[in-house]
Amino acid sequence: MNQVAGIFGFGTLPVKVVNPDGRFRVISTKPMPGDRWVDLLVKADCRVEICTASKTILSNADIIKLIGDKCDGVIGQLTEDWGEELFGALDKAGGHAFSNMAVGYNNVDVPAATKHRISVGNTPGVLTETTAELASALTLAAARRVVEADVFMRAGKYDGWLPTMFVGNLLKGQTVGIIGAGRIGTAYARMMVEGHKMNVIYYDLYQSKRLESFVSAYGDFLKTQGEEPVHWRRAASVEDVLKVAHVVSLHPVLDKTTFHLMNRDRLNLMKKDAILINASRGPVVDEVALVEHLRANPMFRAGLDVFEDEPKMKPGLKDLPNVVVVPHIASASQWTRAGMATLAACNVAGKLLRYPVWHNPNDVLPFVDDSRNPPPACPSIVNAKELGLPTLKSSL
Ligand SMILES: NC(=O)c1ccc[n+]([C@@H]2O[C@H](COP(=O)([O-])OP(=O)(O)OC[C@H]3O[C@@H](n4cnc5c(N)ncnc54)[C@H](O)[C@@H]3O)[C@@H](O)[C@H]2O)c1
Ligand SMILES: O=C(O)[C@H](O)CO
Repeated sequence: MNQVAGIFGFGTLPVKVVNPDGRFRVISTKPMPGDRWVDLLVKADCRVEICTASKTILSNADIIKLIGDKCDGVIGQLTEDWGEELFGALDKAGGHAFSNMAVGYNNVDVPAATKHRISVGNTPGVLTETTAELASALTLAAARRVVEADVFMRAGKYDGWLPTMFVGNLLKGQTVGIIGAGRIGTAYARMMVEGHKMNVIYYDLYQSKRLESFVSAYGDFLKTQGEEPVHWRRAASVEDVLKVAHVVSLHPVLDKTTFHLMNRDRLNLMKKDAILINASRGPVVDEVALVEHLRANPMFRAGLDVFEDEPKMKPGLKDLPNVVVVPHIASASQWTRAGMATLAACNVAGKLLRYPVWHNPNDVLPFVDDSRNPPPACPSIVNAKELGLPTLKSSL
């Protein structure tokens, strides 16, 4: 890591400063994995200030203190509330670049940022497979009751094999339902199709030709092996998916159209022994309704990475044996988290250096390839059009 100047305190918040003489002052509200993101900011002539406070979630008051009187850009986290108050403070401090270290940006009021002429970056692509893998892990854990069985073993209760012990669901040949077949939904569906020969039914506002052609091609391949082919169907409604799927995995963005997308009525449409997976955002599921449903249907199972009132769980959830819960770790692989930090840094540094915006946020690998310099572009700016930012046309 480049020239660390030391640890300073802003009020009560400790801050590590790197490259103190840098021209642009950039704050990261959290330490992030890897060194590359800091090196890239230093190379862009930034003084980097990393808040090292031990409290997990910073308040707006904390962040305003960090921004201070002069700040050019901020890398923030999904736990923070980036709205008028924070963008107003950043604007007042002369800042015009912000990036979430996440692909989801439901914690960001993008129109407020645009009003203050501040760019909003996010980090798509590097977490697609990692997040889909965790959704797959939750699916297998729920289907085969892995956590219940682990707890049973550790409690010293295993006194011999029984034909009826921890009987769960076979995935092979069953149907997986995807709500939100974007990058992650499609990657997860492919894992279920290829790994477990599941059929796919999906609901999305848009057609996923990539998913459809993959399942068709894989079905054709299975036929050449003398095996039963797999099939896909694009559903006309969420309800259509819920009625037929044995596993339903949620991967949409969180917005007005997906808030409580899974409610009591829709849960009741699902098969009694179905599995519901959520690695998108907590409020996509009405968690109180889910607790009631899990309680009333002991054969129904769920796997949750995200929660409606994160970091809290709704009352009763933690006591239910038919749910697997993990603390929002779906993107938590070393490579992915370091890649997210790099993309966030490039979003901020690129804006400060007046670089154009990358042409394809689904293809960001050139930015995270350690063996070469990243392209002179901001990898993904969600309000680029509104701010009239130019696009780098070629992929270099
Ligand atoms: N748990 C985690 O750690 C984790 C990690 C990464 C992403 N996520 C969440 O996953 C989301 C999806 O990420 P992505 O990279 O696949 O994004 P994406 O934009 O590629 O996919 C989102 C999909 O949701 C669809 N969609 C939007 N509104 C819908 C609706 N009303 N009904 C059905 N589908 C709808 C979109 O058309 C799109 O295809 C992110 O926004 C984020 O909130 C969570
Ligand atoms: O949206 C995201 O990127 C996740 O929730 C954290 O990786």
